[in-house]
Amino acid sequence: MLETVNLSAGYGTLPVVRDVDFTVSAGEIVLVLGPNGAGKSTLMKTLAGFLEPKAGSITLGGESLGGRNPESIARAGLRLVLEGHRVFPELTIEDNLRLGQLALPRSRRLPIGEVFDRSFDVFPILGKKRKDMAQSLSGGQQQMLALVQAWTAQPKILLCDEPSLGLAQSLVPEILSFLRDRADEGMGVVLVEQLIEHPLAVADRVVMLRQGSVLIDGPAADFADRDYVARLMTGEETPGVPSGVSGVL
Ligand SMILES: Nc1ncnc2c1ncn2[C@@H]1O[C@H](COP(=O)(O)OP(=O)(O)OP(=O)(O)O)[C@@H](O)[C@H]1O
Repeated sequence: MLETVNLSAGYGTLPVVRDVDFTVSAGEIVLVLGPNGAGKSTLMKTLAGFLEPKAGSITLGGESLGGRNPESIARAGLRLVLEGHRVFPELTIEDNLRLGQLALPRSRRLPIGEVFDRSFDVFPILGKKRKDMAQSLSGGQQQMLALVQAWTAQPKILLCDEPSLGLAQSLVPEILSFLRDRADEGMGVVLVEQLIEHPLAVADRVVMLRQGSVLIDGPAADFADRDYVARLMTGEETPGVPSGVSGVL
């Protein structure tokens, strides 16, 4: 559904993402891993239109997204939820959810009662605090609000850049199982994470970036050996080369 071919992007003249072929299908969670500075966030920002591609194509359901602005890309069905939970702190939880709908064309908006029902059903704590300012929520609860605000805009693809960053560990499984449920309903989900353990358990596929390029792209089940994953991340291991074999033959 979402596809990039030979995508390159970066800041100024410096390419940070290089020749990336990346796909996400409906109903799939793709976990994007990679060491610090590998280009994960740059890839997400490029997909969502906050950075213009330098080369290559991005399509969603065959429709070209490359070079379009973030609003236009969001309307086409791709939403990015950035780490650091982008909610409006001085608005109530209900008003934050209302605003999420106002960004949509009238024909695509859900009745606000339905938005509340869906949101408070998945994260009941938001329902208990529905009349409170978003700033009264904990970081994890604000992340929940940002996620349901994006979800109730009914995107085809949801990009989540480190949704568990800085959250209480107890909230991480709840947020990841929310994403798994959305994928099971047919949404495509891209998850960028530093933590491996919990995200690997919900992911279908893993794409690992190193120095802006795809190092490995495979089923999540292939990444069950956490030590292997850690060695791939640090560059101690190269995919397809048994450990202990190195150098030019
Ligand atoms: N706004 C910017 N201007 C210039 N260079 C940037 C900018 N943002 C990131 N970079 C550089 O681009 C490279 C990739 O950064 P990016 O944030 O995409 O990596 P990442 O894989 O998401 O890393 P992390 O896991 O640390 O978030 C890094 O070398 C970084 O310094």
